[in-house]
Amino acid sequence: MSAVKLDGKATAAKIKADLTTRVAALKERGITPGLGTVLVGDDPGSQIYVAGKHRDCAEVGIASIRVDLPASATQAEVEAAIDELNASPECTGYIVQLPLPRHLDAMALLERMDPAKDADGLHPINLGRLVHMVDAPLPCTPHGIVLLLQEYGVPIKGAEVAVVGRGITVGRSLGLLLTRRSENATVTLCHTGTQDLAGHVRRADIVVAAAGVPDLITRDMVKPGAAVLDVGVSRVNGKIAGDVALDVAEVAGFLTPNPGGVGPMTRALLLSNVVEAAERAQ
Ligand SMILES: Nc1nc(=O)c2c([nH]1)NC[C@@H]1CN(c3ccc(C(=O)N[C@@H](CCC(=O)O)C(=O)O)cc3)C=[N+]21
Repeated sequence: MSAVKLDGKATAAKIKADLTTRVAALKERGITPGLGTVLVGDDPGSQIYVAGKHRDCAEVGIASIRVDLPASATQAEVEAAIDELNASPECTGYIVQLPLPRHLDAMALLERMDPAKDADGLHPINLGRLVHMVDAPLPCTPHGIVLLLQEYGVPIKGAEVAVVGRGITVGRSLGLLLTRRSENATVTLCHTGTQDLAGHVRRADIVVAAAGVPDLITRDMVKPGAAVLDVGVSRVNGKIAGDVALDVAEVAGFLTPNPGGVGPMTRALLLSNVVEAAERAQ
């Protein structure tokens, strides 16, 4: 048996086609959505991601504003960049690329952002809205995962989901998203303190691996026919290594390629948050 490919690249292309139309409609009304990025330091991985986001913007007609600061930037300097984007009418949404250098207080910076311009959906106000289950920009990776499952008709309602990893950007937020009434999944949030990871994963109809540990999810842990989504982006010898071992494809019913799975969906949903913010603001 070989798993159906959950093609994030193709699904992201569809989302981007829809966004291109909406951006054109906004422009006719004199509104140009603009994504800002704040990048601190010169981590090569982060440079690549940020460059990719600006390329995506160009593809759908979104303007982009790039703020690059040295690794030595002070808290006050990053705050000044945030204040400027909050005030800039050209910037309808922006992100502060994570992780930030350790000497910076990331939480204080996130809180300083205008929640209405939060393209990542990671502002504490917007995460709080997600907890309260009221409308807010959604975290991009979790939202992308839900749309990818829906695109391939993988049932979410009533499904047992094992989310592996409790990080804010993926695991914890995805747990909140999937347990809303509209999704109605049952979520087990696994983490480094989980006693029997294999036992939890084995029961799952949907497995989301977002731990950042290469090959954490092995073939013997996956229920035959389950949908498996690989969020891992570790680098091993310069190549991207996912959290899911390759031979999981032999037992899973659905599987994301990596690259080409969750990553492109994350980027498409970032653009979507920028366009929605611009639509709300008009
Ligand atoms: N504030 C903030 N928001 C983020 O969304 C954010 C962040 N910080 N910090 C870093 C992580 C990582 N991340 C990725 C997004 C897309 C791909 C992606 O599209 N990857 C391609 C492969 C790209 C390659 O080959 O390097 C793929 O999966 O097909 C990867 C990684 C967003 N992040």
